[in-house]
Amino acid sequence: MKIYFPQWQGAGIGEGIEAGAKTVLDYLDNPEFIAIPLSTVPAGANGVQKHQINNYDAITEQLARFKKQLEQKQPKTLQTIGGDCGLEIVPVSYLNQKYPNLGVIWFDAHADINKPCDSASCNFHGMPLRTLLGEGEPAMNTLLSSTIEQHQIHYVGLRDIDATEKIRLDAGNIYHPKKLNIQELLDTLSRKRITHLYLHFDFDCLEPTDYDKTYYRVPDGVTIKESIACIEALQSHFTIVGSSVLESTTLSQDELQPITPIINLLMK
Ligand SMILES: NC(=[NH2+])NCCC[C@H](N)C(=O)O
Repeated sequence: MKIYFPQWQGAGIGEGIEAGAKTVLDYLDNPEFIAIPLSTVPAGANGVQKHQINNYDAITEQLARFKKQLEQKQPKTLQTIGGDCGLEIVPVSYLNQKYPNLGVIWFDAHADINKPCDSASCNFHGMPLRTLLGEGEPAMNTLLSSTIEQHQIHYVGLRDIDATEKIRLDAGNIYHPKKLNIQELLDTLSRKRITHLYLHFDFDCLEPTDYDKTYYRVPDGVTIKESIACIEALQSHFTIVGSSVLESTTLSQDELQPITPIINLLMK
């Protein structure tokens, strides 16, 4: 099943995220994408914080809609154009309940493993993995179809980590290498007997001199070439049951050009 969900409220003000999602949708030009309508609850500059999460009501309303759609349709696979990273709690928890021991590959500059009380920004897109572990805001647990275990998480391109996130990463068995080593990643997944994968792709994992039309720009990322090689290696060794492309902000098809090979690999 193909989903278009331009959620931006998880990024606080979320400037450019909804329009950026539309640019990707227009590029793919495929009527199979089903749109999840955004909440009309005021958000961003007029947003309200609850449980130390900005735009809480807007986010939970539309995520519940997304979850219901999956429960009704029971898709075997999911490809999502986002949107901010907070939306991942729905597809990842859904697929994890269908495919136990799902490997989650988190291509991202950020760890997205904050607890609401630890997050300096209070933006939910910095919290999805903590929520998926069942350690987030308890009121959001109804949005989860399952919870994941820490050993299922594998980062690629991670380099901007909050101090409290670092404590959580180091406390457990969470794969977070300083530098991408594709063979080591493949071996790690095989050793854990992981067969099915979810590929989360926030474009801010990329080296900004390769692509910088993203909500955050963090130096020293993975190159476009490296990330293509990594996705191809994962696709050839494992069964990919879900993928996402997130947080690109360009309005222009020309500017999107450098990342279209990644979009093609993950969304076609
Ligand atoms: N999905 C993202 N872009 N996450 C960025 C999170 C940045 C920071 N760690 C925060 O919690 O606010």
